[in-house]
Amino acid sequence: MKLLVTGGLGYIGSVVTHRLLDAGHEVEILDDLSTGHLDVLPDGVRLHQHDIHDVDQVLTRHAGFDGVLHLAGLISAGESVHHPDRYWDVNVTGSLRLLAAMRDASVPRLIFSSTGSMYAPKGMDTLTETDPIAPPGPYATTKYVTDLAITDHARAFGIAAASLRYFNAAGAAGRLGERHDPETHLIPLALHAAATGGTTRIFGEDYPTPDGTCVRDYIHVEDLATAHLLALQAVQPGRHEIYNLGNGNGYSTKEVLATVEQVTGTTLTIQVDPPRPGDAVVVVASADKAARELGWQPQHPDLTRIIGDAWAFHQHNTLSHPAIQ
Ligand SMILES: NC(=O)c1ccc[n+]([C@@H]2O[C@H](COP(=O)([O-])OP(=O)(O)OC[C@H]3O[C@@H](n4cnc5c(N)ncnc54)[C@H](O)[C@@H]3O)[C@@H](O)[C@H]2O)c1
Ligand SMILES: O=c1ccn([C@@H]2O[C@H](COP(=O)(O)OP(=O)(O)O[C@H]3O[C@H](CO)[C@@H](O)[C@H](O)[C@H]3O)[C@@H](O)[C@H]2O)c(=O)[nH]1
Repeated sequence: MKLLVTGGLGYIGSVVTHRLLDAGHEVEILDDLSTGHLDVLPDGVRLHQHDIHDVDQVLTRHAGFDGVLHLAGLISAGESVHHPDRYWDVNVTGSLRLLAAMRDASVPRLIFSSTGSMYAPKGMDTLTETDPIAPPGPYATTKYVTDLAITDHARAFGIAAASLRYFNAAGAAGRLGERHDPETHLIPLALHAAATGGTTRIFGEDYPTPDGTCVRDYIHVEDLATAHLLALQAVQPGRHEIYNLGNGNGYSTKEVLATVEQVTGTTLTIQVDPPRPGDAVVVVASADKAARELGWQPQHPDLTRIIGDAWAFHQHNTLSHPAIQ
């Protein structure tokens, strides 16, 4: 297929792009480089350096795209609380522009990067796609609203669509890994602190969880990439399916930091800060639907492996920054 990956120069998009190329697809990338990195652009892949709002300039009728993998967007739950306008503009308005462009150019397939952080709290139980939605902040709201828009557009315009509700993406794929600036995610921040002797912060330790810190389901970025390939094959015209993507294992922030210490052979300096606004307490997936309907089975569920791959990436990236071939 000829595919457009929006956000293809970002963390997850770069891994997805490489897997699509490996599977024999033709890929072009739309990315405004706001948080992405040019050095992950594979040889021979065409880059359209555009804002997502201008996606219609790329998805023209004569361009002949068979599908779009839509990963471009703003991603920080904490930042979204202070700048909801930006999140609605990029994540919602940008996605609506994409849907209109797909309709106008008759592009038949869409795979969207949604989030597992939109569900109502369910204690320590795993979350299924039919559980009640209660976004904890603007970021998750923008993903939910976009999911609703996709359902309506898929039905009306015959688009074959899937929303992949990632839980916490983590790990690295060789030389492709997480390089956000500023970084807000727990694992890369802790690895950076391990490497530099800096301080790692825990946002809140009085949550109603076994050790008082938040619990998340960390899923290897390689396993997320596999799900995109499977979803592309499975989508049906006029239908929009939603899939949770996680391992079904919840790890607390303190457990993650202990694993970082084990993997890096360091003792972290840890400081406890107040809870971060917009944070959910426990977010753990049931990915039974993805297993049943897509045949998706995570290959790297072990947290030590996930953090080990991120550590290998971090070390390489620090040593030879930014020499990604
Ligand atoms: N990282 C996670 O744990 C996680 C979990 C659930 C969902 N997601 C979603 O997955 C997607 C990718 O996340 P990521 O961690 O790779 O983030 P990222 O910031 O590394 O990548 C996002 C990419 O989109 C591009 N982009 C941002 N705004 C744009 C705009 N207005 N126009 C064009 N391009 C733009 C950036 O330059 C970047 O290359 C996002 O939609 C995010 O919400 C991520
Ligand atoms: O320095 C830090 C950073 C994070 N945390 C905590 O660690 C957990 C994980 O935080 P983070 O790595 O920032 O990820 P999330 O906020 O859980 O969000 C990620 O995972 C969501 C899916 O669950 C996606 O929707 C988001 O895009 C993605 O950023 C949370 O409880 C945070 O409060 C800390 O205690 N200290």
